[in-house]
This record gives sequence, structure tokens and C-alpha cells, in this order.
Amino acid sequence: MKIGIIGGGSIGLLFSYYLSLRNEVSIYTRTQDQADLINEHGLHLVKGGIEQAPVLVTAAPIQEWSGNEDLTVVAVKQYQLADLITEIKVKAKGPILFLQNGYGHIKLLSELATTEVYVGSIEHGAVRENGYTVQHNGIGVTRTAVFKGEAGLLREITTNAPSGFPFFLESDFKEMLIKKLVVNSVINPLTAILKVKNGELIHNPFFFEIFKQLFQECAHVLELPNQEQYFQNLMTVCEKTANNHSSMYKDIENGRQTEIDAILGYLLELSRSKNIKAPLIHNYYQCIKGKEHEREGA
Ligand SMILES: NC(=O)C1=CN([C@@H]2O[C@H](COP(=O)(O)OP(=O)(O)OC[C@H]3O[C@@H](n4cnc5c(N)ncnc54)[C@H](OP(=O)(O)O)[C@@H]3O)[C@@H](O)[C@H]2O)C=CC1
Ligand SMILES: CC(C)(CO)C(=O)C(=O)O
Repeated sequence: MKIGIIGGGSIGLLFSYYLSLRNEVSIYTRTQDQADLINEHGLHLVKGGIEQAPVLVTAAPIQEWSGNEDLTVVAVKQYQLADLITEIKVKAKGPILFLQNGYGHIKLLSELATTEVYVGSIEHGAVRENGYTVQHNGIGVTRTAVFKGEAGLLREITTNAPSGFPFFLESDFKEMLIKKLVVNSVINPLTAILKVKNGELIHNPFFFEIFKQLFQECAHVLELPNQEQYFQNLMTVCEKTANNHSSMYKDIENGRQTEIDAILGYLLELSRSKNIKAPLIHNYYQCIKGKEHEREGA
């Protein structure tokens, strides 16, 4: 299968590496410089500290993406999607898979004319080391679901997944993304503001109180049907990633923009539309926006 991957960041490089083991992959980067680096060096993967055999993929700047591949995977950050969506709307001809965290981007996907639109939820941990090397630190799975159209191609990807990089096909895209949204809504802002690793949120009894209250508020706003199940999932992820720094913690530490708008921003909007009071969501949203503001030096 011919697969186009948009974005040469941590996830774009990770997916390009693994999917190229069984498919013909083209990666579309923001800059010509990164495309040149990938074409020159190939793609490198470091797994468990061990450098794997490099693979060859074709790289080109995004302007050269024509939307003709059998599948396009969009691996930019949620806040980078708004700038790209017009180009996607015009050029995308075939199925397209969006891998962003959060739920704020879902409204953009309804505007796409292409017949098959898929969404994914990534449980891997990856960090880009340089323009052509990615570290695969957290070995997990990729869950996918149909947002619009038929599941045929997702089934093919799932069946054909390379070893060590499994895909699962979920039946309900909303449930899949909301599960991840709950995890990111509680763990990400709390770890970024308290400056702790994920596990501290459940091991420190004082932080655990806030953790539970923030979960309760998210569950209330989302009107979750089975709260206990979502809470158990949140606890499991927190335990499994106890030693990790969340992506929001790292974004704040490195002075980068965060995905808070797609995460608590989405919940805040939802709470307003439902006329539900959500003081914790509001305050943690403001804390993270404040940290982003500091970065801008204003
Ligand atoms: N990293 C992880 O372990 C996980 C990430 N995710 C989710 O995956 C998504 C991607 O995250 P991640 O890969 O970490 O983010 P990165 O910031 O590492 O990568 C985003 C990439 O998109 C590129 N980009 C931005 N705009 C464009 C454009 N218009 N055309 C082409 N490329 C563009 C950026 O280019 P440039 O570098 O040149 O600016 C960057 O390389 C996020 O929503 C994240 O939440 C989910 C779970 C785990
Ligand atoms: C699951 C979790 C919380 C792992 O750190 C994550 O997705 C993130 O950091 O964005």
C-alpha cells in the first residue's frame, strides 16, 4: 500500500519507520531541510536504547503532497491542523487518518469531502531525536476507528501491522477518543503545573485528591455513562506511565505551545454549552495558558 505521512515529528517519524516495513511510505515535512536529511540518511529508530536498522522512505516538503496515496496519515499537533486543513480539503482524494490527541479537532473533520475519514489514539511514547531519528520509548498500541465511511482500509492496516507495532480497530470513535481525552485532561495539566512525573499524581495522597476531583468534573461535563470504567482506565495509564513526564509537562518545560485547547479547552467549551459549572477545568486551563503566555515573554 502507498502511504503518505504528513508531519516529520515524533509520531510522523515513528509511523513512517514502522509502516515502511510493509508499505511504500512517503513523508511530507514542513521544511525542505528535514526532507533532505531524511532522503540523505534514511529513517533511524532507537528502541529500548538500541539503534535499529535504518529504512528508506521518500521525503518531500508538504507542498509536494498531492493526496494520491492509498492512505494519508496526519501526524501534526492538534493546533497545527487548522493551517493544514484547507490544503487537506482541496487535495485529499483517498482515506485519511488523523492521529491527534484531544477532541477539539473533530469539528474540522466533518468539513472533509473525502469518503473515508479515520481517527486514531496512540498509546506509544516517541521522541524525535533529530530530523531523521526517533526514539521509541513507550511501546504500546495504536487504536483506530472510523469517523466517516467504511472500515476496509483500517482492517487491512490492522491485519498487516508490522511486529512490535500493533493496530486495533475500535467500533466507536467517540468512546475511543473520549477515553484518551479523560486521561490527557487529568494527567497532562496536573503534571505540568505540579512539575511531577505521572505516577506522583496517584502516589502522593494530596495530589491524588485533586486528581480524583478533576476526573469527577470531567466525567460530569462529558456525562460519562460508566464513570468507574473511565476512572480505572485513567488509573491504569497513570500506573503504566508512572515514570514518564507527560507531553504537556515537556512542552511547558521546553517553552513550546501545548495542546491544552484541544483538551481542557474543549471541555471548557462543552461545559459552557451545557451550562455546567467547571471551576477546576477553568482554572487548570488558565494555568496552562498562563504558562504559555510566559513563554511568549509578554
Ligand atoms: N509523541 C508522542 O509520544 C505522542 C503524541 N501523540 C499525539 O500525536 C500528535 C503529534 O505529536 P508529535 O509527533 O509528538 O508532535 P511533534 O511536534 O513532534 O510533531 C509535529 C510535526 O508536524 C510538523 N508540521 C507542523 N505543521 C506542518 C505542516 N503544515 N506540514 C507538514 N508538517 C507540519 C512539525 O514540523 P516542524 O518540526 O518542522 O515544526 C513537526 O515535525 C499530537 O496530537 C500528540 O498529542 C499522542 C500520543 C503520544
Ligand atoms: C498517556 C500520557 C498522559 C502519557 O504521558 C499522554 O498521552 C501524554 O503525555 O500526552
